[in-house]
Amino acid sequence: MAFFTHQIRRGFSSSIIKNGVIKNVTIIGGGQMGAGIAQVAASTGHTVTLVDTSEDILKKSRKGIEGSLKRVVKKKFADKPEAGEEFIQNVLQNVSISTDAGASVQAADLLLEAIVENLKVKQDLFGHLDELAPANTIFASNTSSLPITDIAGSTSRLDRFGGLHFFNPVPMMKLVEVVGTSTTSQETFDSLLNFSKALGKTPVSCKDTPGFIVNRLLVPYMMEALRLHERGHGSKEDIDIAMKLGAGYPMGPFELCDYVGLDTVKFIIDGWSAKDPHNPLFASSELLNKLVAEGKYGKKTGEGFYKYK
Ligand SMILES: CC(=O)CC(=O)SCCNC(=O)CCNC(=O)[C@H](O)C(C)(C)COP(=O)(O)OP(=O)(O)OC[C@H]1O[C@@H](n2cnc3c(N)ncnc32)[C@H](O)[C@@H]1OP(=O)(O)O
Ligand SMILES: NC(=O)C1=CN([C@@H]2O[C@H](COP(=O)(O)OP(=O)(O)OC[C@H]3O[C@@H](n4cnc5c(N)ncnc54)[C@H](O)[C@@H]3O)[C@@H](O)[C@H]2O)C=CC1
Repeated sequence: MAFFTHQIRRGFSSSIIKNGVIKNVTIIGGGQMGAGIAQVAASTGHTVTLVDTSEDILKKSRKGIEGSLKRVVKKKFADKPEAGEEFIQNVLQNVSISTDAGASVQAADLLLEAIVENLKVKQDLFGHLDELAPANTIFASNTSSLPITDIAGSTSRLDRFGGLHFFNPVPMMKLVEVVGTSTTSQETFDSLLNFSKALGKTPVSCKDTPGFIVNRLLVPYMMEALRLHERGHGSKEDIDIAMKLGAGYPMGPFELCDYVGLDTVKFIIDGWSAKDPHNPLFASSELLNKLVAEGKYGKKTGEGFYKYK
């Protein structure tokens, strides 16, 4: 049985979002976040099209979704393996993959972007898709750190644009930050909030401020751990152990940086530092810059602060 089809559901000539209820979701970016969101949306009965730049990347996304679903099923269907396998097949049936963003947005109630953390790249994508997507399709970004207002400015649908910020790993993390700008309509905000609930997540409402709630607190903490290490005040291993055993965090800050992706952490901190260069919380780290320059982005590339198989 084919797990995924490459076919776009062309039967729809335009999005048919009814009463603001999101059913068809197109996710642009099949990396760790996009694939995770696709998995959770498909698991909760949504129809998902996952878009990336190449078939190879999408094959990797598919493998990641299957692997994660197996972990979920192991627990959820512990004593019913056949029902677990059926669940996996049903979820996978809900996901199509495509390298054609323009075609895949035709039936979308929601277009959710999870590509690289770069304002210009996101603006180009949204500006382009704004011309192709049905007028009533809601646009949202999963950005970690960029102002939603700046991203939305590349489109003409300021009232139908918001932020939907998930956490990594998406299948495990319960929170979604729902972000409204000064122009996001109440209807759009409510649709995004209700969509988060339909995914089984707990949404919180955020203003469009840098890093929203979690990252505004978490990223300066992670960066301070790197600087503490650079000052020679602790090994990365000891700092990680200290924060896990002394503060109850599930991962230490170096492990977490590797988990998030060092490229993403650098994009976040460089972006904030450029806007507020004298804020010591946003100071850079040479060690981070060096690892990123070497292409060592953390878990996703097999090496960051630590090595992964
Ligand atoms: C940068 C941003 O913009 C915002 C962000 O996302 S910041 C990052 C936020 N995320 C965090 O802080 C993550 C912190 N880490 C954790 O919560 C945990 O370490 C973790 C959930 C990732 C893993 O948990 P763990 O106990 O360390 O490891 P592990 O035993 O492998 O996993 C625990 C359970 O989660 C499941 N799990 C972990 N990752 C999973 C995934 N991707 N898919 C499905 N299940 C997964 C495992 O199967 C396991 O299930 P059981 O308990 O049934 O065995
Ligand atoms: N990694 C994390 O912990 C979190 C990341 N985010 C945000 O989510 C976004 C994605 O992050 P990750 O999934 O970690 O990155 P990633 O590097 O794992 O994946 C990004 C994907 O986007 C694809 N892509 C890039 N440009 C594209 C384009 N124009 N069209 C289609 N696909 C394109 C890439 O090929 C790649 O597969 C970023 O904005 C990041 O800040 C948000 C929450 C947590």
